[in-house]
Amino acid sequence: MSESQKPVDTLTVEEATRELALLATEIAEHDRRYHMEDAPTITDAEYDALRIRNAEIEAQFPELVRQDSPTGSVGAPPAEGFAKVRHAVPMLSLAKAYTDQDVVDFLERAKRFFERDKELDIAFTAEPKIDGLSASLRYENGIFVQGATRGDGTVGEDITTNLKTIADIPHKLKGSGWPEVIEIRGEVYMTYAEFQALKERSAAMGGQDYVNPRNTAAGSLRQKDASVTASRNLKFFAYAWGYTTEDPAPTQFDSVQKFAEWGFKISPLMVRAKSVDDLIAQYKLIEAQRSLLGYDIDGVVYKVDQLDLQRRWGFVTGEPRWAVAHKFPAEQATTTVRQIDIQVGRTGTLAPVARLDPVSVGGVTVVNVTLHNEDYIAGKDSNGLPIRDGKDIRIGDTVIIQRAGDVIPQIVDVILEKRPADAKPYEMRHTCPICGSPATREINEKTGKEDSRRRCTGELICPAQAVEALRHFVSRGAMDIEGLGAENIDLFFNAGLLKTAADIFTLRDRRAEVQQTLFEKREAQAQAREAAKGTTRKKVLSAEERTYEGLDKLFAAIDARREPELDRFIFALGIRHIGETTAAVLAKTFSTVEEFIRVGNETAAADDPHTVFPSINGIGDTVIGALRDFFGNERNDDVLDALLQQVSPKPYIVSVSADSQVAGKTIVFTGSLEKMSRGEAKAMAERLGAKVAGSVSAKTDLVVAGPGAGSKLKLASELGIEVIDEDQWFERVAGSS
Ligand SMILES: NC(=O)c1ccc[n+]([C@@H]2O[C@H](COP(=O)([O-])OP(=O)(O)OC[C@H]3O[C@@H](n4cnc5c(N)ncnc54)[C@H](O)[C@@H]3O)[C@@H](O)[C@H]2O)c1
Ligand SMILES: [Zn+2]
Repeated sequence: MSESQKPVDTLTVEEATRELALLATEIAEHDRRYHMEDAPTITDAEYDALRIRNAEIEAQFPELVRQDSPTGSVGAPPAEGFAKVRHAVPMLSLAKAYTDQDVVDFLERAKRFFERDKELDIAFTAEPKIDGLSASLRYENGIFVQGATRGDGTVGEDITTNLKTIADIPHKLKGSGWPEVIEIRGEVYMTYAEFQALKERSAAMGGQDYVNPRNTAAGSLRQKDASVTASRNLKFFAYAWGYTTEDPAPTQFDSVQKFAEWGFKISPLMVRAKSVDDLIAQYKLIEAQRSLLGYDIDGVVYKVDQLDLQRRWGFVTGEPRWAVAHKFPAEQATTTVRQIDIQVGRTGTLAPVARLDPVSVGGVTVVNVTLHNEDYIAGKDSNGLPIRDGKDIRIGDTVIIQRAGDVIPQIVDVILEKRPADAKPYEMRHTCPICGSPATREINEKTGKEDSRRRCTGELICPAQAVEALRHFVSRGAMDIEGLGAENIDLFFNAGLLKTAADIFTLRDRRAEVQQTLFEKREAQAQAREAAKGTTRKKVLSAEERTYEGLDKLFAAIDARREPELDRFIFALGIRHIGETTAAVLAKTFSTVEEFIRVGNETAAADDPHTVFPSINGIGDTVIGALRDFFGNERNDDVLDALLQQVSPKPYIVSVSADSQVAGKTIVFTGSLEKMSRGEAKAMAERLGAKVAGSVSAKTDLVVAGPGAGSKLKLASELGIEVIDEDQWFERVAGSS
């Protein structure tokens, strides 16, 4: 890459001469790698920047333009090993537009050129610029006789046999009315799906890695062995033509429509437009669809529609004057990994993040990129086996970042040639950077595999997880504290009023602070409302007005939960893998909180937890492992102790009333219940001796349906099962619960 990035107008003649020489060599080298080896070593944006720099210096110093100037050169000469094909009409490159202003300029140029034709209303086509490689297909009397690459624009490579393996390329033209001889031109490309499949096939066989669909398409097409090409499932869009004995139609647009009649695929996104606004609107539309197309495009090409106007306007070296490629912002850029930080998610997952030298990608400045987990960073799993898309990323590495569409930025490649000599493999820490608790990789019970991500085991004490843990604690299925929703939890947490769940029960003792916090929030909201209306709020509330009426209600709601049901309490602790159902099973098994804690602690201390933990239907190693982690962490014990100073969970007493109306029945709850939570409904039914099922079947006795009940309700009526609503449910069980 050229080091000197002095503004062009400050270059001395010597500097300009030297830089032009360097750029000529450099660009030729990249052309060779890209066009002949299908293996570029820099991104397209970097390559384009070299060409732009070259053009700028040439414009400033026209007398220094070299004999071998890259300006106006196209591609690279045909590679050895292919027969050469001389194009009857050269295959050119396209002028580029990077900004809307460049498009305005293009239309201005057209207007100026055709100035004398006052009446002329010039139309243009706008069509996606497919990112593949161009090919020229010669048809004589409707039969495909020869196909070639662009090469250096004048002489290309004969790849007829390879092109014949592409399903989108007809061996014989369909329909009628085609010229006696015509060279159809278009783009050979590879879809993402095919690219991904090829990568996977290759990885499974320990084969090479493929970097991007464009270079893979090029490599697949320029094979000595056509059966390799055939296996790659390449595609082709027709959008232009070279030599022809007769124009397909008077316009670009209609000509391309003809190609479709003759059996070619054409882009469905091509339109005709007249104004800059309409062209740019189409550009935006195509850009918005970019990530959904399933193949790469890198811009939108505008072409003068009428062929007679194209001919009048003509060419400059290497490019038609009547067309321009409006490029999308580059989706790839090169930068350096400066640091790897660990972020702790709300659920305790440790997520490594690479801190980058800021770089603009896809129109956005990127400074961070997620590295997912330690296996991804190492490029292999803990058994040393290579993993899909793993990279071996090290601090100091030069990497290629990609940001396509709405997709979050990712590292697509590490440039090993640029790795610092002292770069060491990254070592993942085994403790939480926030709270210092051990961070472990769990074994997934179903797959038997180790989780790729580490998780902080300090559930209750980890500040990174605290807000989430608190929100969970007060949520409906858990402690269900009215008036203390997620919003207030966040508020109190940020104000330092809450650290752990136990603090909720001492809020009453800090009444003044709670009140002040709520007051400040209300005040801020009121001001925001005023600001939105354009007025300012001057009046400060008096002390009486500051009294937060809801406060007593809130404290009462909290106090009302000082004796929670044991299953709710266990669930509220937010222990991993312990959902409402499992919490109920544990509560039923251990009956009291003391017993639950005793068994939990012993399970954590035992060498083999199975010697301590009873065998319970529905509770496997995942839950036992989670309990061990939880009770094995001393700080969780502290939090639990503090909590039990405040609350006394009720012993879980299984008293099934066998004489209730629903005893022995199988019940399904469906729709949204308004008077009780799902967990409550289930617990109530079970207390009354009923069984609760998740889906309706012939065995179902009763369906309790709330509003919005769908397929289950339908099925129940088909099966003739009794359906009642929530009110009827309460009537029916009244007196028995
Ligand atoms: N990374 C590298 O080292 C490196 C090296 C050389 C070239 N390149 C890249 O290759 C490209 C340079 O090639 P170029 O000068 O031919 O420019 P170009 O590829 O940007 O534009 C011309 C080409 O666009 C294609 N095209 C796609 N859809 C089209 C349509 N609807 N109508 C007309 N043409 C369409 C044709 O193949 C045509 O040859 C640039 O994108 C450049 O970044 C990269
Ligand atoms: Zn932690």
